[in-house]
Amino acid sequence: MKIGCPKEIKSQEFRVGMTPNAAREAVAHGHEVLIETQAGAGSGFDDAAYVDAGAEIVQTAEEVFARADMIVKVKEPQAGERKMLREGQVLFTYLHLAPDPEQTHDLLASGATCIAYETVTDDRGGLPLLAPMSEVAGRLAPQVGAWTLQKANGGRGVLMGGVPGVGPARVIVIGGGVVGTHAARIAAGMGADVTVLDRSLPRLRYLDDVFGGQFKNQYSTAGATAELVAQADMVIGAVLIPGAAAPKLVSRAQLSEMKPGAALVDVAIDQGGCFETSKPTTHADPIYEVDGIMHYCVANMPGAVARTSTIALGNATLPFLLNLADKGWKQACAEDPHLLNGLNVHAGQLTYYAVGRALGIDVVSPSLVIK
Ligand SMILES: NC(=O)C1=CN([C@@H]2O[C@H](COP(=O)(O)OP(=O)(O)OC[C@H]3O[C@@H](n4cnc5c(N)ncnc54)[C@H](O)[C@@H]3O)[C@@H](O)[C@H]2O)C=CC1
Ligand SMILES: CC(=O)C(=O)O
Ligand SMILES: [Mg+2]
Repeated sequence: MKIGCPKEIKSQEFRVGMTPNAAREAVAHGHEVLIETQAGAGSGFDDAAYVDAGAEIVQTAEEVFARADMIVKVKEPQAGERKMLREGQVLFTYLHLAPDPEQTHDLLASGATCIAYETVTDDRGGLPLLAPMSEVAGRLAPQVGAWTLQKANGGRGVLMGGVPGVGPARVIVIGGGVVGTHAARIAAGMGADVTVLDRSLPRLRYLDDVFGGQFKNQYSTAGATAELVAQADMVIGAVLIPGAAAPKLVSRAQLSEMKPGAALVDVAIDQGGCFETSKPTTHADPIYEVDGIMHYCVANMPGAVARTSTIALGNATLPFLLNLADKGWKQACAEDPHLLNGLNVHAGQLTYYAVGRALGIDVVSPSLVIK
């Protein structure tokens, strides 16, 4: 199979879909790998490293899309990239379709087969291709939140760990999954006073067992959330209902109850965001203010630490990528129900129920399209 990897074109996105090590393994499996020139540069991988791995460097994204049977990326295809997809081609990348009707309609119109990293599952109930970027975004969240809290950035002027004689920042993390746990660990490590909210009692039991000495946890109800958010210096949004639009857990009215200059970091923004006042921002212009509360809502946070993120993502995607290339998407999905859970779009049909519900589009069962 010909595997194509274009350079990412989303604003300030420096990750790349394949590392030279991934290219080397794909070539060893008998595949041809086409890498757009400079695709890896933002992650510290030059063209020569890909050539050394046996890949071919091509000069334009157009050529990558025209020649490849499967496109491997990081971010959801941008409008110009969507126009280059075609029937029979496989797209393997993050999609986040539930909050994005425009992209969904373009992918349906393209006729391509689109497998979303973020809905591939594993047999422990996890999301193995979302997890590495959730680990990165979770660890980044207190760091960017601390920056947002600085006075010059419009924040409250509170130091995470306080100092002797002055108490620490109060950090509330809503959602105690991968993002939330990593965010809470780092925030606690910075000396903040941290509470994690989650709807899952088994998850709260796990957090209590493992991290009970480092941060507190509480069951997530609207009442508990309102009370804690009103006392917070920083709120990190880290909820997920897989594939679906994020539930709105903090309303605009609640902002007036908060401390002026408090920071909201909405990591769940790629699924539409869990604060009513969230809207996606970019690394170039990451924060904005609503009713005196500072919002950070960058939808591709891991792009800020592209080298770490590219390698971490590549480690997770490689076995799935090889499986898709070796067997073809249909057989690979038929043999692996977890990969089949990644199938969101095939030949003009939507195949993921939570996206269909969010966008009011009819869904065809993925098990029918692999027959
Ligand atoms: N902005 C960015 O750059 C990035 C964003 N993300 C996003 O971060 C979000 C979280 O991802 P993960 O931590 O990997 O998901 P996860 O599935 O590991 O954790 C989500 C947690 O939210 C909890 N939850 C669901 N509804 C809740 C509610 N009403 N109140 C409290 N908790 C609730 C679940 O029980 C679960 O523990 C996703 O939307 C993901 O796409 C992930 C990586 C990068
Ligand atoms: C998960 C995701 O959307 C990202 O890493 O950008
Ligand atoms: Mg994202």
